[in-house]
Amino acid sequence: MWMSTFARFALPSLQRTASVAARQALRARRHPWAAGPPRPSFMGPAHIRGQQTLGSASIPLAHQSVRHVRALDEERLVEVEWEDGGHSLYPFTWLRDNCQCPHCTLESAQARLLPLSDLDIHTGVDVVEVTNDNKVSIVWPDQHMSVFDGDWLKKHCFSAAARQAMQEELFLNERYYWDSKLRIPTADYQEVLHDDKAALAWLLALRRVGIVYLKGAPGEKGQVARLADRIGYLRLTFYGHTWQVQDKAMANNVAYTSGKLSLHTDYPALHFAPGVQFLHCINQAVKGGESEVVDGFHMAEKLQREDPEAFRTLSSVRVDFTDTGTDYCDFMLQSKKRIIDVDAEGRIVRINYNNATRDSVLDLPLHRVQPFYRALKAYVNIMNRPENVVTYKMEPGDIVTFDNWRLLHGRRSYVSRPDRLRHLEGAYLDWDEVMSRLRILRKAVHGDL
Ligand SMILES: C[N+](C)(C)CCCC(=O)O
Ligand SMILES: O=C(O)CCC(=O)C(=O)O
Ligand SMILES: [Fe+2]
Ligand SMILES: [Zn+2]
Repeated sequence: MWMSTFARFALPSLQRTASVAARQALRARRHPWAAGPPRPSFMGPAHIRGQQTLGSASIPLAHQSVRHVRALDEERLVEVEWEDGGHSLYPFTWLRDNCQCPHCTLESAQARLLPLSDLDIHTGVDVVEVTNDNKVSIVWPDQHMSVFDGDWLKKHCFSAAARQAMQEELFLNERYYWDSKLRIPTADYQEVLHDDKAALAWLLALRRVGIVYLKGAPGEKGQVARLADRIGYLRLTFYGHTWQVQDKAMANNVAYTSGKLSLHTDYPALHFAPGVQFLHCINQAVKGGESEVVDGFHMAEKLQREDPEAFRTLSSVRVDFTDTGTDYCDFMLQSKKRIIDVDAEGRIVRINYNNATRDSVLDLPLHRVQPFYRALKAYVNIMNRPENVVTYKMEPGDIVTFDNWRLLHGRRSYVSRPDRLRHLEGAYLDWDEVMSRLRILRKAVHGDL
């Protein structure tokens, strides 16, 4: 049942082969899985909006033969003409740098041997020709020979469209933005552990939607660690390899009380905050303890539209965060983070915000203090609107997995009863490890993508 759910979060195969123009037309409409009749394994009505700004879906897989090849000596480019009449251009320097021969590449590691000191960045080309097995061979002026596979060249084409497609294939940066109407993608815990297709669908949805719910886990500790093993390894922090969210005496963190947790990302006190979070419900409170989540990227985009001044402030001011205590060992953390972190192109890449660990140290000149509070309030007001928040109550055996760089999560206060202690076990992972597993699974399930 859940597999069909995930098919909607994994890119539809038609997008993989569609032309750029067709893909743009597709994106202009709503994603096919965001509309239509209710699907059982989602919660709430269907409505998910895709971010319109990101690039194409994937590299066209169609095999293409090399029809003709020539060296453009003036421009120092090799031009490949493909069977369908299309052309690709490759700089001499790049081709020499990426020679695949055993002298230049350690095949067993897929790593470059050729040192930059041996690379002549002004090299010419003596001979370039197509071999009969769809390869391009080049003889360099020093008589070194390189042979490049046609499919490999096609993938490495320098056109804007091909580069964008390659970046999307490698990093899956396309995101589907959502609000309260999201039906959280849901999968079976055991299937994710034992079936590669299920695991791939899980990680694809985690990447694109930012949250996936797993059901059917045993009601005892150790499950978040098993899930982390499925990927690679978990991220150790001062709160331990895994950590127990319970109402504790002398709590070293507000999470370890029965109080309300307003929407936050975990661990902004670390400069490199954990990318992914797992929370496994072992015991739930009878009263209270519901979970809330919002799409922090989507909310930041809304802020940018509604209040550009506030967005500018939150994406430029570096805020101090602090965390002091003892757990795995003693700690005294300080960090400075932008609450809305954007990259050089202005794209939102991370949200860093936990009001509990925001420092009383506010490193701003007096006249910038009030504007900062105004901006933060504007962002928090947007994320707290009922139309933006998804609420659910975890039951024993449920695991929520989410993008801690993107989502903000919270918890309603609960009534603590000594005979039925609310207990969640949590763990962190990082995106590099999750993406590594995702690429491996994609290769195993779909072949060389
Ligand atoms: C849940 N816990 C205690 C491991 C971390 C809470 C997040 C934070 O303090 O930023
Ligand atoms: O108790 C919960 O439901 C969430 C706990 C939480 O957000 C945390 O431990 O950081
Ligand atoms: Fe948290
Ligand atoms: Zn070589």
